[in-house]
Amino acid sequence: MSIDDNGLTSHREHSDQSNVTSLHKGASPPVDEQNITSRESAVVDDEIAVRDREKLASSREDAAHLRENAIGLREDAAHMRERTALAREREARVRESAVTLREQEICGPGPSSDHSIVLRQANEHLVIAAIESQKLVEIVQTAKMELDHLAHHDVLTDLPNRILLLDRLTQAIELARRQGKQLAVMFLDLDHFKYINDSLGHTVGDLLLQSIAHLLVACVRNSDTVSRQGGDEFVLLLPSIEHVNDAAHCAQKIITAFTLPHSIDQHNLHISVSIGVSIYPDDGLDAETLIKSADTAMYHAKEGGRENFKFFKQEMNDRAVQRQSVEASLRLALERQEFVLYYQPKVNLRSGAIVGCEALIRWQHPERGLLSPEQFVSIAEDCGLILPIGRWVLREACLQALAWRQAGLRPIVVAVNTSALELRAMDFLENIRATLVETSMEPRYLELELTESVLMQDAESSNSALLALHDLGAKLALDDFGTGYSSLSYLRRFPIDTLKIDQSFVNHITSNKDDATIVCSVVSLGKSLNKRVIAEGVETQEQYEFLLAQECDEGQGFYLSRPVVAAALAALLQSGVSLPVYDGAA
Ligand SMILES: Nc1nc2c(ncn2[C@@H]2O[C@@H]3COP(=O)(O)O[C@H]4[C@@H](O)[C@H](n5cnc6c(=O)[nH]c(N)nc65)O[C@@H]4COP(=O)(O)O[C@H]3[C@H]2O)c(=O)[nH]1
Repeated sequence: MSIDDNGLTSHREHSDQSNVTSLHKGASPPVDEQNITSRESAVVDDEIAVRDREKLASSREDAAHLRENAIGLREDAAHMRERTALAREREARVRESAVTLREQEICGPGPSSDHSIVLRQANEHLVIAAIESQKLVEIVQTAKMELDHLAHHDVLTDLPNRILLLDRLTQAIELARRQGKQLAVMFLDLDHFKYINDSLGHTVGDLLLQSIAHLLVACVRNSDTVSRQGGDEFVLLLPSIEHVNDAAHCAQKIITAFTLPHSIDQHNLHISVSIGVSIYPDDGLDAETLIKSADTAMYHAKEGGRENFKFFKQEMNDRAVQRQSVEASLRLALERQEFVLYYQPKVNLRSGAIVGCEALIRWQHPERGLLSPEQFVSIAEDCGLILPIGRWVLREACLQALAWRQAGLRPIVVAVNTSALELRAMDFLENIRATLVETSMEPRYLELELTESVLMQDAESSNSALLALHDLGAKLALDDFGTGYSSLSYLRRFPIDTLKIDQSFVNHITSNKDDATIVCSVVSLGKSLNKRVIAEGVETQEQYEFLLAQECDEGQGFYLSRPVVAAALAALLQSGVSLPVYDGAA
């Protein structure tokens, strides 16, 4: 069986039959032989016939199989044609929908198309995203500008800050250098601003700073720069001045403008300013140096009584260098035991008896001789050395009081000066307690002298420390009374025993009516508040008599006795003299 080109089955039946036919058509054999042969041949023929029939039967079976296979194949072919047709149909449909989609893409979406909805939504998202990103860019740009502004301006006053000032000053210096001109830098520091912050609170302090910022801007030209350095410090740049007098004129204008009160939160606040001025190129060739020079000059303006201005001078720097060398040797002075205490008697004006003394430090400098506290105390305060020095003073004074007592002298009150840093020190109270115990000193014989500014520097914590001291039995004197910011409120607030009238009032009580009135008022205030009043700086008999007439309790001053060494005070106590007399002066 074979499969024709059309794939259909053909039968070999005919060719097998033709093979059988050709055997019957061979040459004929003899008769006997023919009989035998014809029997044999009949047997052979029978065998052949049997085999042919078998072949035929097998061929018919094959043919039947072939027909079955052919039918199966035809069925397979039909299925294949069916599947192909289906596939072609699907392909056509896909092509059709693709064409429709393309057409819809071109002609616009039809309302029912999912794809077009998705496409439209995607487009909408794209548009929204584009708008959002534009908005974001704008927000980022605004934030960048704000950040830039913040980086260059003071948050409270919105004035240029130090960074912007340095930038402008550097540019101004470059311009002045090229044009051969001068420029001025002014360093401004508000006088006693801290008192306002401490007494009226930081909100009022902030409002005052804002008001001052406006005032300063109004005082200068648009081309000038007013910057805030932080705290109560402002720096002004006058980028082009014809003459240093222009800077002096501007500084004076500012000081005058400050005499008007600032109306803040129902308060009329008066505040003054100290100004230091430096000039390019004389006082510095770069921004940092010019600001530093103006700052140094400002310190000198403060030292010169505040509310004024000073131009920078080279000697000011020399003094700064000297200050540094004092600081370096101060550190060694304690170990080398170079400090010494002098004692100035406090005298009962009526009896002339020494009732107490004030311990006053001196520095026996190996090269410079005996130095007064004014030459080193403020430096010691600035660098923190006042803490160990103050501890030494307290212990030395208490030990001296013990020595006097052990020498059989009657006990007197010993006063020591206390600076702000000492009062704020964590171990302040503990140190006093320990020293009193160590030196067997009764607390009532110890008096601490504090100025108003010391009290104000941290009024709350100061008060609790002072109350504890008061409970202990120690005394408290308010030094330089009348020179501070607002003395009267302290009298209620702090446990003060003694008022010390500042020597600046005592100096002129016999020649200046106002000073005399102030002294009289303080004496009577002390009496009505049941506080001891002591006048310091009593230098003349007239002053002494005036104070006596006013019934001032005590006096201290050169007329009564200069500060003297311990042995000299012991001698005074021993002799029981009534002052005024003095001996062994320092
Ligand atoms: N012109 C004149 N002056 C008189 C007269 N009577 C006394 N004085 C001076 O006036 C100052 C009084 O001391 P203070 O007001 O506490 O002023 C003191 C005090 O504030 C400070 N100080 C002195 N010793 C110490 C100390 O141990 N610790 C601290 N923290 N400060 C001290 O140094 C300041 C100056 O002390 P000193 O130079 O000893 O100057 C003393 C004294 O010598 C007088 O009749 N006329």
